[in-house]
Amino acid sequence: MAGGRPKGWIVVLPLKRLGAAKSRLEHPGRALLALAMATDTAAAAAAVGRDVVTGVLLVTNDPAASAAITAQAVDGGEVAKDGPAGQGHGGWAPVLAVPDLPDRGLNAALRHGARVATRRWPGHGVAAMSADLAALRPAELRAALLAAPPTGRAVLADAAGTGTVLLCAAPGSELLPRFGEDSHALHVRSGAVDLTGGLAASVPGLRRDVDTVVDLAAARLLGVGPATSAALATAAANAG
Ligand SMILES: Nc1nc2c(ncn2[C@@H]2O[C@H](COP(=O)(O)OP(=O)(O)OP(=O)(O)O)[C@@H](O)[C@H]2O)c(=O)[nH]1
Ligand SMILES: C=C(OP(=O)(O)O)C(=O)O
Repeated sequence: MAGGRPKGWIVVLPLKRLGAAKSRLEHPGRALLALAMATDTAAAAAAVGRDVVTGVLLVTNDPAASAAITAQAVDGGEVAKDGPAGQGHGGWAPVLAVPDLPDRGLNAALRHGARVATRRWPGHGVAAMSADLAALRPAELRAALLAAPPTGRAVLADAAGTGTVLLCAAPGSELLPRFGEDSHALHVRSGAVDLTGGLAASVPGLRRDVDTVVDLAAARLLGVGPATSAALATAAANAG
């Protein structure tokens, strides 16, 4: 496919089976929180505005999570309703889900998601994003996608500066995901333009992925979305 400025972006969100997800998160509500954070991430991405985000594609082999997240997004979550960017920019994008194929880990899931997105939405860019961004605001993702170059790949580092929260591929470029240890450096070394310096302080929720309880506390300080907030309240009530 020819390159060029994307018609819009498809945000690809990978989500592990909830039973195995967030293994580093030492919290009694771990599985519930993994679902809730993915729900808030999907809702925030869907609320960016359809002039920038055309669709959100969840890649998961967890049927319950898939059903819950796509249903929530259809109704329009509280983040979507309250988000500053969704209104006036063409409304919310649809959230769809596909199975995780070939079920061989995160990078394989992302390559599959990118292929599905490119087939379904020709001429669109693909933006792979972590599904644990509990404090993501639609305006942050909007700013990052508008900052991505019209050709080639771009990357945004996580809050620690070593991992990746967002990897974009404009039309005509392959995503080439290398998530895992030191993924930010690997993405830069493989040619992705680094968006981190230009955006750093302006997108704290986008850079705050939640793997540990320390990350969760940092996300809470920024302000988590409604699903995560409800999951935390449920976990607290169950513990009390
Ligand atoms: N579809 C899919 N998503 C994955 C897979 N592995 C990780 N993810 C997702 O990719 C993002 C980053 O994942 P990780 O930090 O590696 O895994 P995690 O479950 O979030 O946390 P840990 O278990 O503590 O590593 C999260 O949105 C995960 O749900 C996979 O094999 N398939
Ligand atoms: C997989 C990654 O992140 P984490 O394991 O920290 O969620 C990454 O940053 O590439």
